[in-house]
Amino acid sequence: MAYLAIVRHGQSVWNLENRFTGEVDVDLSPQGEAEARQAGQLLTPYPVDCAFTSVLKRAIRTLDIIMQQTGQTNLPVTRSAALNERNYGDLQGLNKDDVAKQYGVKQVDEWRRSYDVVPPHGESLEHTYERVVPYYQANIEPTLAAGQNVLIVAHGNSLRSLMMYLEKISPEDIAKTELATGVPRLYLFDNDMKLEKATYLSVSEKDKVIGV
Ligand SMILES: O=C(O)[C@H](O)COP(=O)(O)O
Repeated sequence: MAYLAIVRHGQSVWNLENRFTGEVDVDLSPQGEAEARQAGQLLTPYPVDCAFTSVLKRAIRTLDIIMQQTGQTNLPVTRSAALNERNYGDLQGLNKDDVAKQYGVKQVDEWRRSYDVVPPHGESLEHTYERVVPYYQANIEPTLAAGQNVLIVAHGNSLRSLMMYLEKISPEDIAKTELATGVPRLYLFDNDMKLEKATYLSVSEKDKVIGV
């Protein structure tokens, strides 16, 4: 039995400015730092044996803040570009509302949320899945299968693709699945790596340790 916690980085400065970010290495906003501290509080009842993150500073800093908050400052951490945010291609840096005005809300929604529509010169969610899930299967699943508890801090779309795999979410349903910044989602696996439970940790549940 083991658990996996996944956390999308706290709000970044470009989340705040409503700009497509993707692979651009922007930092956390002050609110993002506060969200990371809160994630750390929520995760304190769930100590882990190791952590994984992307090579982008908004995820690395979120993980650092979580580790300070939980007191697990010596945790072994593995950084991999496989966990990076999807490449948003030509959309990176542009304001999401401006792009919607230019190309239409439907087109922008397809670029952002569909499984297989590819943003210009970027990665679809399917492309993102094709790098995130093999990395997870090779490096994280065996760790969980060995009974170690794991934390992953990554990005909206790299984690949505992982959620598809873990929760068997269909390409249709993933289009309706959002992951908020800084809100941990906890997965509990049995000894055969069968998923027993998936739950968000929220402030109202902060004092309630979820049967692990
Ligand atoms: O890269 C980005 O712009 C964000 O991290 C995720 O954006 P999205 O919600 O538009 O996919």
